[in-house]
Amino acid sequence: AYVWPSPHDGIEDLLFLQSGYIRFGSLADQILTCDFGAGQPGIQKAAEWVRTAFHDAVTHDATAKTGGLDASILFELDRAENLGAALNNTLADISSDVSVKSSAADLLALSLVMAVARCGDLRVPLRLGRIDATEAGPLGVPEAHTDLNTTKKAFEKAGFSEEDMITLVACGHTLGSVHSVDHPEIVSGEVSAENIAHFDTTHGTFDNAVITEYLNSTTSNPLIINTNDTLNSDKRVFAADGNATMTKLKDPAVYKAKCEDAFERMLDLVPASVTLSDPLQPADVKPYISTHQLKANGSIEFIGRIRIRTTASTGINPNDITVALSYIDRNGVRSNQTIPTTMGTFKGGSSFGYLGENFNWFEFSQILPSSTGISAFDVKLTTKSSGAVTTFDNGGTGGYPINPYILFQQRNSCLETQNLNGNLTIVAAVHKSQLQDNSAPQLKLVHRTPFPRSFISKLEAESIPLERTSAESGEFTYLKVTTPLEVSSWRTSFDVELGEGEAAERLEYQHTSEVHDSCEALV
Ligand code: HEM
Repeated sequence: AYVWPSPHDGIEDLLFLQSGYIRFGSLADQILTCDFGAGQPGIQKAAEWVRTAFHDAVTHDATAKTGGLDASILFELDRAENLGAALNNTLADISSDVSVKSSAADLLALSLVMAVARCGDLRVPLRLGRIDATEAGPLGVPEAHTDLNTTKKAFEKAGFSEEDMITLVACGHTLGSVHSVDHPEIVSGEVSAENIAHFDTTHGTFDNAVITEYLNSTTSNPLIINTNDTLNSDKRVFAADGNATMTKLKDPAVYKAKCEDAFERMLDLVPASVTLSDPLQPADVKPYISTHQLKANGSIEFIGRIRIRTTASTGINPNDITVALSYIDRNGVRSNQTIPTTMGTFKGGSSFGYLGENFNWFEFSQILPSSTGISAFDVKLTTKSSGAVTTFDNGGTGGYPINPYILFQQRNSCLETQNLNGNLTIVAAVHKSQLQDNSAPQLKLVHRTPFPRSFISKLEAESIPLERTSAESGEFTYLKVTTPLEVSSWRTSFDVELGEGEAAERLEYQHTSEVHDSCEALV
């Protein structure tokens, strides 16, 4: 069962909250339609995403259990086998979503899942937990001129049979095109961004026209009809087993199912060091805490939203429920008060995304006494018409946890964005019980440094001591640090840590996007 917070929360948001009231739609917007190319001639984003995942994954070594979908493509862009804008374009599309929680490799998997869902309603299970490579992997992506035997060996090395090879190529080459700017030897006519050759007559749909047109000899697939047979890789691959596989794929339902299966296995090619999660499912209840800080008057301000899954199959009617938080304070005592919520109503108050999932938002803004605070809460969902109450306790973990000892003081923190080397100031309110002499409070700030000639950033955490200030409020002391922050890291995350290792007290994964450009004075 889902437990919050999960390392996969960010990717779950990108997949399931594509539109509506609260949305994480920037990635999904790139493929609003299957043939969308953001106005760039000859570009089809959905096709680029599918091709990129293939080029990254296929250099997996199934015997040695190395390589695979690990975003090593980032270091392999100058190779002839990775010719074309598609690969770097895809990296640009995912770049702003790469974080310490969401690896570029997981985002490449996500982008294929989203692309084939948009283009052909395919359902490819999305497992997560991939780790990004830090250097290039081996060569080995087949090219148009690669002979059949070498091509088969490349797929075999990655763990694919001859039938898998034919299936994968037939599932990939239903979208997109060959570009004359990259392959003037394949696409006839002038070399221009607009001059491209599609694999089938329906490049904007994930369907098996690529198969039927091949089998009935009406194909204009540039990798089949080239006058230079050396460049006819699809012709060689499709005919490798005497058309047995292609004939099977003639049935659209078989094609879809086989493509889903082949893509799933392709995305799951990972090195031995990676353990993939179970396929991602939408969470039924998911909190989003936006503020947990001390106000100037010394009380705690606790603001956020609870997302409730209201897809028809849940049987939950958002207009027939109330949602409240039952909470435990810092001393482990359950409060006899609950925190009420109100359903968001802007844009109907709902969000939706992949698999037709629907969600509604229940918002709260509560003032709590700082002497007791909050350390965890359950979500109580009451059905108005029946009076039935369901309690969600975060998968039996004792509730949704809130660190009661370290508060991120958004109002006292700031990022000076007036000049390019502005300072970041982070203030945390720390409960005095946690401030022993050896607690060595640290800000663990993630720097985002773009890799050379790439859109993707290297993420490196810097530990910066947090200084105790003389400012106090009740049982809390304010800690503060001011540090220069380069512009590439303005949108980043940080942790506040007291003490070392297992015993450390941590406030994790806070965001600089929550602060203003001027700091409110301490108390
Ligand atoms: C024998 C193996 C393969 C060869 C030789 C091959 C070759 C090519 C070539 C030459 C292009 C044109 C690139 C350009 O001009 O931008 C291309 C595009 C493409 N390939 Fe493949 N490919 C192979 C397998 C695959 C597989 C297995 C997939 C997916 C699973 C795939 C997905 C795509 C897609 C979606 C495009 C279109 C990209 C776009 O429109 O930007 N290919 N391929």
